[in-house]
Amino acid sequence: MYTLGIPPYANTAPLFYYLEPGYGLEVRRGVPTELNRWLLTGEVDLSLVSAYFYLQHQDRLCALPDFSVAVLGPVYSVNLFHRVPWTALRRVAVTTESATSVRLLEYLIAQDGVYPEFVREAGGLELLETYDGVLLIGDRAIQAYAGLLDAPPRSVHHLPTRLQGLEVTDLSMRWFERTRLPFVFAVWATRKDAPPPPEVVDRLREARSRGLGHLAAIAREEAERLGVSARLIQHYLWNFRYHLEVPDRLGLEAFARAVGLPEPGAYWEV
Ligand SMILES: C=C(O[C@@H]1C=C(C(=O)O)C=C[C@H]1O)C(=O)O
Repeated sequence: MYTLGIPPYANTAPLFYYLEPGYGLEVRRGVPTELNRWLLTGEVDLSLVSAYFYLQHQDRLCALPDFSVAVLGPVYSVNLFHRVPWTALRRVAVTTESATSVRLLEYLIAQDGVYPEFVREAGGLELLETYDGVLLIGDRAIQAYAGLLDAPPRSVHHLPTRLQGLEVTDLSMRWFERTRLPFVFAVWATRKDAPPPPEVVDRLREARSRGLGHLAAIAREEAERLGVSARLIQHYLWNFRYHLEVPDRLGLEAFARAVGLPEPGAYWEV
């Protein structure tokens, strides 16, 4: 049996909605920090992994050449919700689900000479009762933000970053403001000693192609699951870059340099 690692987030729904397990393929779901670990221990064979984790473990991992969860500009689901200005942050709760977004926050805020205490805590906006800010990703971030909106936004240029007494900083947008590059949150990787079977990769490509061709239907289902507007989720999903194209690779290389890790070497030729 060949095991795929898949996170539970809406942003991966277009990739896996049409993936039919079976024929020797099974799926194991976990949040990125779990998938990262399982890929190294062998509990999954091919998995979406945090880009930061991949960069840290290039001695043991190799990435597929054309898979990513990347964004140029705002991502809408990697948000720092904060009660005090960015430069006044002293204690920040960070999600236990992610590796990349935590390291990205550390990097971006250090660039401004600010060095808060980061505490990994599971939870949501209630953490703002004891912290200056809270970093949320994925579905929880989308639900938290949508829950602060009084009404569906008229356009993408009507998405407030200050609401209900909070500031919301989109980390992918801040990266774009400083680099003009996409940010790669995740890639697909296997252990170097276990190349991905071409037929599995082609099934993943076919599932992605079908998913991107049915974005409205997938957005409706994910919106209902999350309890937010379908129009908001459709734009959210449309906004992702899933193919690790050259601009995304440039963004990944820039992030590697920013955090002092080796730039990605070879990708699997599959
Ligand atoms: C942008 C997102 O993508 C996710 C973020 C990841 C991370 O930060 O490690 C890993 C997988 C992605 O699906 C998100 O969940 O908001």
